[in-house]
Amino acid sequence: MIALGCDHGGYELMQEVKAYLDKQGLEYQDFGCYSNEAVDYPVYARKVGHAIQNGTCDKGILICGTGIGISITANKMEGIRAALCTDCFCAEATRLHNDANVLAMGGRVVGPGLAIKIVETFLNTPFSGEERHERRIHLIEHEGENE
Ligand SMILES: O=C[C@H](O)[C@H](O)[C@H](O)COP(=O)(O)O
Repeated sequence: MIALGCDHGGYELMQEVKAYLDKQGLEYQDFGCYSNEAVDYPVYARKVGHAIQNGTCDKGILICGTGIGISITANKMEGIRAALCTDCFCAEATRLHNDANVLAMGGRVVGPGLAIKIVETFLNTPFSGEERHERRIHLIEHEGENE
């Protein structure tokens, strides 16, 4: 289950993302916002983060105007690894290396064609599981002994 969240700056692009997920038959839960009316992106970042933290969803997609504010907020939540992506290389690398569980994009930054490719890449790339990446992911939330 994929958790979706956006603000007014990401609303239009999120409709494209939802159309893509529908076409692929992928299940999602839409935590809003639900119109172009101005809202505050941290509210939606937290809704998506909580859905992942409580196990309702295993991945999330967040979109605001730039993708920056919404990813900053999500990354303050324990266990959330949100990756702001503007290209497919980063979308693939962040799954392989960081096991990112949230994709963030900017509705005022990427067009719908590229955004859908980024979503496709993010959702279809598994975590590599390599030891060095596991170790570094662990270090994101736990201090190392040699620091
Ligand atoms: O990082 C923040 C996001 O890009 C917001 O979508 C943006 O700040 C909203 O701006 P405004 O309220 O001017 O539409």
